[in-house]
Amino acid sequence: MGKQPSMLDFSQLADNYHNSDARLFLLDWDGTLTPIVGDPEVAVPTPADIEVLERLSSNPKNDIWIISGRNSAFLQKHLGCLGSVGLSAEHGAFVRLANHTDWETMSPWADITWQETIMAIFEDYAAKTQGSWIERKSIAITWHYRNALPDIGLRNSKECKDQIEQCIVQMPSNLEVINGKMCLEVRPRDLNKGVIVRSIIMSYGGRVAPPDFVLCMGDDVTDEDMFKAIRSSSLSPERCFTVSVGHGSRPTTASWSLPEPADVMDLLGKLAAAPTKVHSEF
Ligand SMILES: O=P(O)(O)OC[C@H]1O[C@H](O[C@H]2O[C@H](CO)[C@@H](O)[C@H](O)[C@H]2O)[C@H](O)[C@@H](O)[C@@H]1O
Repeated sequence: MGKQPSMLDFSQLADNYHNSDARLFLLDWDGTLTPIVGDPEVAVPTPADIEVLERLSSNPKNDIWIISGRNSAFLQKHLGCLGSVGLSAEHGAFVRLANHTDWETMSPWADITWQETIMAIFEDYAAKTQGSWIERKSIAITWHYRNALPDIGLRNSKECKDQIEQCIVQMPSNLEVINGKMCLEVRPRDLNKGVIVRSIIMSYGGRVAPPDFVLCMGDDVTDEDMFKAIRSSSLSPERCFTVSVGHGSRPTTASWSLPEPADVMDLLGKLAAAPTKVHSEF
C-alpha cells in the first residue's frame, strides 16, 4: 500500500479509452456502482444505472465484469438482465460469463463444515448487539452491525473478530475474517477477488491479445485484491486505471480515487455515451 491516490484524471483516462480496442472493466458493486445504505436489499440498480451498463457493454470493444461479495441470487435478480456483462458472486466463488445464463462454481468449495461453528459465534454476537444481523451466503457468512448503536457495534465487532481469529487457527479449513464496511465476513482464505481477476485477465474474452485498457474500481478492503492482481500482472501500468472509491483515507494500492458511486456512474455514463471521442466531455 502506497501513498494516497490522486483524483482520477479524466482526460488521461479518456485518451486511453479512446485509443484502445480491447477494454476490460472490473467493477465492484456495493459502495462503487451503488451507494452504501443501511439495508443491503435496497442497494439495487436504478433504471439509469442499467441503461449505462447496458450501453457500455453493447460496445464490442468493451468487456464488463461486476465482481461482488454478494451472492449469485442477488446479482442474478438485480443485474441478471445485463446479458453482456460478466457477473462474479461471493468474491469469485461463482461466475456467470457474459452471454451465458448459467452460473459456474469456480472451485470445489466442498468444505463448508466450518459454517456451523462460525454461525454459532455470529449468532451469539447478533443476540447481544441489537440491530445487527447475519447474512448467510453459499460460502461466506457476514455479520452486519451497521444498524447497531455505533459504540456497541464497534466494540462487539472487535471482540467477535478476536474470538473468530482464535477459533479459525484451530480449524482445518483455511479461513479468514475480514473487516468489511460495518460488517465482519468469514470466508476461505483462497477465495478472493484477486484470484478471479487474474483468471479473467488470463482468459480475457477468449481473445489472443491482452486488454489494452483496464478500468478497475472498488471501495472496500476486498477490492484491494483486484488492484494487487492488476498491479502484479504483465499488463502495461499506463493502460490500467485502478480506482479507489470513497472519501476515506483507507490505505490502498489503487492509483486513482473518486469520491462517490455517483462519480463512478457519471464516468461510465460519459464513456458509454461517447463511442468515439470522449475528451471534450470531461
Ligand atoms: O463486493 P461488494 O459488491 O462491494 O459487496 C460487499 C458486501 O456488500 C454488502 O454489504 C455492504 O453494503 C450494504 C449495502 O449498502 C451495507 O448495508 C453493509 O453495511 C456493507 O457492508 C453485502 O451485504 C455483503 O454481502 C457484501 O459482501
